[in-house]
Amino acid sequence: MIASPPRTVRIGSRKSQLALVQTHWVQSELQKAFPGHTFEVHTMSTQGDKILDVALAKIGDKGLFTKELEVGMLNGDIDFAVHSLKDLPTRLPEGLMLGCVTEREDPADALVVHEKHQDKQLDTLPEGAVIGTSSLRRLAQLRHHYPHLAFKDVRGNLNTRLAKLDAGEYDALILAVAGLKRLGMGDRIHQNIPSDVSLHAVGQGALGIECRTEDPEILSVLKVLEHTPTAQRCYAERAFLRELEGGCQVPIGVHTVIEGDTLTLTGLVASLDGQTLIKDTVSGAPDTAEQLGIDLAHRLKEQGAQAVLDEIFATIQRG
Ligand SMILES: NCc1[nH]cc(CCC(=O)O)c1CC(=O)O
Repeated sequence: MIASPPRTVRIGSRKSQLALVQTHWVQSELQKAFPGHTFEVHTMSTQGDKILDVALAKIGDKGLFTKELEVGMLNGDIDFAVHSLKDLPTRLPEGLMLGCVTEREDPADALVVHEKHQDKQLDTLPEGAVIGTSSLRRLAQLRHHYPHLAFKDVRGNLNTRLAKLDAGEYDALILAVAGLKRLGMGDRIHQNIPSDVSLHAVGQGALGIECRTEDPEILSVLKVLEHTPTAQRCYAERAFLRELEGGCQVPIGVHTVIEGDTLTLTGLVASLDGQTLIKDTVSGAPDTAEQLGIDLAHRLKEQGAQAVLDEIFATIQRG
C-alpha cells in the first residue's frame, strides 16, 4: 500500500481579529490531529469588511462576509473557509457545503455598558439611554421590552465599537457573548441577556466550516472538529431561517436545547417597531433537526410571520 503524500491544506479566513482567532484555533486543532499534513492560513477581505459606513440592514446579507472566500474555494486557491456560522447564508453556492459545525460558545447576547452605568442592568437603564446595535433582531426585541430606550446603529469591529462606547457615543452596546469571550474581552460582559428578553441569531456562537462538495478528503479532515449536538441545534436553526427566506439581517431569533433525546427549538419573527412578536416552539428527535426547523417556520407563517417579513423587506428597500 502506498501512503498518501503529505498534503498542504489551505485555509481561508477573513482578516478581522475575531476571524483570525477562530481560524487559528481550527488550524492548530487540525495540525494536532493530522501531523502529516501542513495547514496554512490565507486571508481575504470580504465586502462586509470594506463597506463600513452603511447600515448592514441596507446592504443586505447575501454572502456579505463569505463571497470572496467562496470564490477562492471554487477556484482552488483555498481548500476550506472558517466562518462565524451566523454570517454564513443558509443557501450556499452550487459546489459548496457546510462541512463542519464546531462546539458552540454561549450563543447569548451581552449587554456592555459605559462606565457611568456600572450599577445598571437592562431593566434599570434610564429613559432615553442610547443602545448601540447593528442588528434588527436585537433592535426589535429590545424595543418591545424596553420602549423607553433609544437605539442607534453601530458598525466596525469589536474594538472600534467598544472605543465608541467608552468615548460616550452610546450608553451601552449589545454584542455577542461568544465574540467577546473569544477575543479575551469576557470581562466587558455586564449582563447576559436572557432568552425571554432576546432570542439569539441563528448559528450564533458556533463556527461553520465551508468546503467543496466534491472533496471527500477535506471533508473527512474537517469532521474531526464536528460537535454533533451543536450541529443538530444549528441545522434546526438554519432550516427555520431558510424556510422563512430570511438572512442574518432580519429580526429572526432562536433558542435551542437538547435534553436527552429531545431537541427543542424556539423561534421568533419580530416587526421592526417591536410591536409584533410571533413566537412558537417545536420539539422532536435531534436527528430530525431540519424538519423541526421547517415545521416551526410553517407554524409561524400560519400565525402571520410572512406579512411581518414582507413589510420589513419593503421598508429596507425603501430605506
Ligand atoms: N455579525 C457580526 C458577528 N459575527 C459573529 C460574531 C461573534 C459571535 C458569534 O460567533 O456568533 C459577531 C459579532 C456580534 O454579533 O457581536
